[in-house]
Amino acid sequence: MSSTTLSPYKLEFLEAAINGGVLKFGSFELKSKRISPYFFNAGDFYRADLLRAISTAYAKTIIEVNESSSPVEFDILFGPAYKGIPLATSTVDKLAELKPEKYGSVCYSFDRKEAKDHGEGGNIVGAPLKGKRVLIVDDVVTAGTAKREAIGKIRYEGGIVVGILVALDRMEKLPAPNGDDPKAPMPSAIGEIRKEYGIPVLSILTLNGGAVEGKEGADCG
Ligand SMILES: O=P(O)(O)OC[C@H]1O[C@H](OP(=O)(O)OP(=O)(O)O)[C@H](O)[C@@H]1O
Ligand SMILES: O=C(O)c1cc(=O)[nH]c(=O)[nH]1
Repeated sequence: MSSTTLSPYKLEFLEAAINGGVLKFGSFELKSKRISPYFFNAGDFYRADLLRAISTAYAKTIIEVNESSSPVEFDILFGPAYKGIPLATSTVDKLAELKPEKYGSVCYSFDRKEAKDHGEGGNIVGAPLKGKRVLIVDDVVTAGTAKREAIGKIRYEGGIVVGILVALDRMEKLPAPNGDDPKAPMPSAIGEIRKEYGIPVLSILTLNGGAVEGKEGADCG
């Protein structure tokens, strides 16, 4: 990825991810069991300035897409538990700040990993999804399991999934059926979601490797 071609807000987001230790380089085991030379831990956007950098980048990406010839109009941003939750909620706030006339009344919603059996109950927190256009906001796609689960939950509640926005497109391929041969001609994980559900899958950044130094997590205070 060449940083010289990035728009300023994407560059700021990339710098925050690297300087905040969110994007790390080394050897990491992914959910798919694949070993990756980098890892994007959205849980590390825990400091105010870092959270603001990512919510701004999501919000500006959404605004850009919705001013293009292929808009993705939505009523609710949905953040899959757990790491998607602060991403969706902070992005709704940022959208309302940047474009109050268009986004002042968009809503957020997220799921519980385990249904609650007392109080208000259920496994969705936030705006009711029934009949609403829902854009999923999350960190990355590896094999696509988390996004498929989120789509299932949203549809079960009667919501209409109109798209997915991730922070980083890792450009992952689906795991090969007989062990993980990186040279096996497997289809793209994001491409399969696009095809299967007929929805756009967008990203702030596309990362296909690169020699960038990572850092440890951010200091608070
Ligand atoms: O495309 P996949 O194969 O699903 O892998 C990627 C997802 O896995 C992780 O979330 P996880 O489901 O572990 O939940 P978390 O937010 O609680 O970490 C990660 O945050 C991604 O969203
Ligand atoms: O595949 C994963 O588990 C994964 C990859 C990544 O970059 N970030 C993350 O939180 N999970």
